[in-house]
Amino acid sequence: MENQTQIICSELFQKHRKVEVALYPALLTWKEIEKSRKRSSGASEAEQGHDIKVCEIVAIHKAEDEAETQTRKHPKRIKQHSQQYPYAFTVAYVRRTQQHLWRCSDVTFHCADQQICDQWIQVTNEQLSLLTNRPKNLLVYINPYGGKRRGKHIYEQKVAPVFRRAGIFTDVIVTERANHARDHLKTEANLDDYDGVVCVGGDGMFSEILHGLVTRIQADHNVDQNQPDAELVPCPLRIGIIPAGSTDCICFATVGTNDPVTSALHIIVGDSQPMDVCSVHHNDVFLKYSVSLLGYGFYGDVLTDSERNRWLGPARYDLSGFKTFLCHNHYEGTVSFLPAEDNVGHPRDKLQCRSGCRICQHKHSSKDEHNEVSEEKEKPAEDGEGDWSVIHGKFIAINSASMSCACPRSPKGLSPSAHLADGTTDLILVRKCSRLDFFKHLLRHTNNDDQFDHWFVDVHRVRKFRFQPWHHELVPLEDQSEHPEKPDLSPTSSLQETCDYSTAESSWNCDGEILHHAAIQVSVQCGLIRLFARGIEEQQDAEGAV
Ligand SMILES: CCCCCCCCCCCCC/C=C/[C@@H](O)[C@H](COP(=O)(O)O)NC(=O)CCCCC
Ligand SMILES: Nc1ncnc2c1ncn2[C@@H]1O[C@H](COP(=O)(O)OP(=O)(O)O)[C@@H](O)[C@H]1O
Ligand SMILES: [Ca+2]
Repeated sequence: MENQTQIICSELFQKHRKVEVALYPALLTWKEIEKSRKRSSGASEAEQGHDIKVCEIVAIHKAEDEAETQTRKHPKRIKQHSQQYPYAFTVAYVRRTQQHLWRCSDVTFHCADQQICDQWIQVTNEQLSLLTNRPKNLLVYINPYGGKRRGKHIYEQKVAPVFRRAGIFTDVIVTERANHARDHLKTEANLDDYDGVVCVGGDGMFSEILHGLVTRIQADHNVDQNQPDAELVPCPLRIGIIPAGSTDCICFATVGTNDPVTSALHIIVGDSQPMDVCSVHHNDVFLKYSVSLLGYGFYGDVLTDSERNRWLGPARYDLSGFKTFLCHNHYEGTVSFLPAEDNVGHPRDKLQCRSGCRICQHKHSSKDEHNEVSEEKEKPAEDGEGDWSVIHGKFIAINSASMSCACPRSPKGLSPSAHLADGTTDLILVRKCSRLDFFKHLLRHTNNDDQFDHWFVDVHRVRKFRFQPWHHELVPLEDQSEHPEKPDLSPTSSLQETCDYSTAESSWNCDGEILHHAAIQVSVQCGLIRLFARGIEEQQDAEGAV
């Protein structure tokens, strides 16, 4: 056995085959000794061996019970073997399966010498302890009420055992009411005790954690959230999402799948993904933060209606989506926006944000330089507001997607090329059109066709925007016949008899929470928070090639 500066190499046994196992500073490898001899006589690449990055090792431990279990299964043959090689250690590591799913796999190595076994465990643990980005202490909030109400079960059955294996300490709080997690983070939690916060729930629950953490950090640094232009202080704690909600779009768009074990593994290996946060104000009063969808009109109406049918679980969105589609409302108002610079691309450039995205990285490395430029550009011109564009119109939907908003309902999302941390949001304006046209637009969210390629859809990459609904006198629907001079009252619907909306305004769907003001100002804060995620990885083939 060699042991020079953390490189160790031994001949061990794995499933009764002799293997050469080596640990380099960043890699654990093993290959069958017979196979490697065969290789010189033409064995395939796949037979050559296994490589695991040390940063994707979950844990290493003595495999005390393994020999016993094997002996019970194959008494004769194994008994002989385990007497010869009684010492064993198991390495738990991340194994990629299909569609961005990760699993925790085990490989057990046997040896004849206890010292060798102990040394492998010690040296591997030393390497793992150098990975300082891994969390050791986590504060976990479980919403027992989200999605199919399986949050607690999912955490206890699928996540807690993997955390335990990785030696992570957790404090777990099962929420007892809406905003319990937010309030606890804002005022009570001792954040210094933790390396991260874990949210077990959907996008609405994530929104609670986001608000609790960001508000707490601003309060600790005396930053006034009511100032729309305040430079917010980034959040030092990362957030992990264990999907247990109805849409789980934030998890899907940052990991590529909604799977609790995959998310738990991204937390364990200490992934870090910065994420843009939109701050939303009304008349210079802070309302909410948003990281995924801010949707007025269609998605606001779907959300409002769906809250009445929460008992249906995730299916409530399908029912409300269908009803809202039939209503075919549109809303009048003025959208003003500050376009992003050209170097962050365009919503239709088909450059999708993926793990290690160059556009997001460039944004972070050039953040200071960029801020100087943008402040310059943003100075209001003498005659008004410089670079702002203004659009007045009648809209079926106004959507701001700060990330792709991919989810199982729409695997490429509302804005497939939106970036997680580029400091911009994609503003999608869907103008009044026929029901059939709107259906075609919606349908394109579920296939490969371009949902922006319609005469009634405009999309802009922006850093800030405002919306002002068109103000007019409200007239009850039954009185409309008495006001022929105002035939165009919003919401306008050719199926008005099937709808009971009686206000002229819609609401904003803010990451699955309803906002109570229609007139809003939105500003993107570049990479304000970090998740335990790495963005969606490029698909790899069986041999690991991209
Ligand atoms: C003809 C078929 C048309 C299908 C069109 C589907 C388009 C779906 C786009 C969905 C974008 C979702 C953006 C994410 C929103 C979530 O924040 C929010 C709350 O999630 P959660 O707390 O986990 O429940 N979900 C929604 O607002 C649901 C929108 C569903 C629209 C049908
Ligand atoms: N214990 C609780 N009881 C009731 N509501 C809760 C509780 N904990 C959190 N909530 C609220 O439940 C709402 C939905 O949560 P979420 O986890 O996003 O599920 P879903 O994806 O099904 O909407 C959020 O608004 C959150 O504030
Ligand atoms: Ca963005």
